[in-house]
Amino acid sequence: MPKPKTSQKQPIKASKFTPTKKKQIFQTSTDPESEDEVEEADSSEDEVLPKITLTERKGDLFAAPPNTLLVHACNCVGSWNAGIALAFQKNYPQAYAVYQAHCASRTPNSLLSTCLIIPPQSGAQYRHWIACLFTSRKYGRGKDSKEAILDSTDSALQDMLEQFEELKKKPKGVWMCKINSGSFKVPWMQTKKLIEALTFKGGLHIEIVDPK
Ligand SMILES: Nc1ncnc2c1ncn2[C@@H]1O[C@H](COP(=O)(O)OP(=O)(O)OC[C@H]2O[C@H](OP(=O)(O)O)[C@H](O)[C@@H]2O)[C@@H](O)[C@H]1O
Repeated sequence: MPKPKTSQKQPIKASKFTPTKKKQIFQTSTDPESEDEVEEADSSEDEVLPKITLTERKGDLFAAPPNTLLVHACNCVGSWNAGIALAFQKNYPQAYAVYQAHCASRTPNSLLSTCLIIPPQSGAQYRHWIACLFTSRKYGRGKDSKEAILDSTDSALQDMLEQFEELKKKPKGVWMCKINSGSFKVPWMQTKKLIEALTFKGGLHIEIVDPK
């Protein structure tokens, strides 16, 4: 027997109910029944949101199951020409075209600290989502300082999580390489610490996969 509805209250628009919130307010549930509960929980200033959890293991990022979101760090000039980015270019040519077009239509400054989520492309060899975190304006010698890269990574990850929340059809899991730790030369432990400080409503697990 379906449970009779007991609540008489009308749904309250989030904009009215939660005027100022930090970015770390994410919800993974797509269950419409849970919307009232979510809005009530949002109203609490003291609400403790679950931290993002990470596990690290040796492996190949591209061995992720279909519909996984693969996360990597990118420059803002439209180039995936070295490191794991080059492997992304080879494995996902259609996604590379999307990334290039995105970069070509924006300035590096406007891209920095944001994230581009590319859904699986039709006809592609691998059915993966790709998250491009714009963590440095340029690459090589022109890359940003370590401090600037960490700062941009923090904002780009928050942007990724906001977009993740908005997706109607979500990726099945999230895998990430040790972003920034190769060409961008930021010690992995510093990026890791930053990711572990992020929260996501409903919780989120990220699997860190590295070949070494
Ligand atoms: N199959 C695989 N599975 C899992 N992990 C894998 C892997 N293959 C390599 N890795 C690891 O992936 C991490 C990141 O190392 P990367 O150097 O690639 O990236 P990054 O985030 O420091 O920097 C980004 C900029 O590097 C490039 O440009 P440039 O070089 O500057 O021209 C780009 O275009 C960007 O702009 C390191 O831990 C590698 O061991």
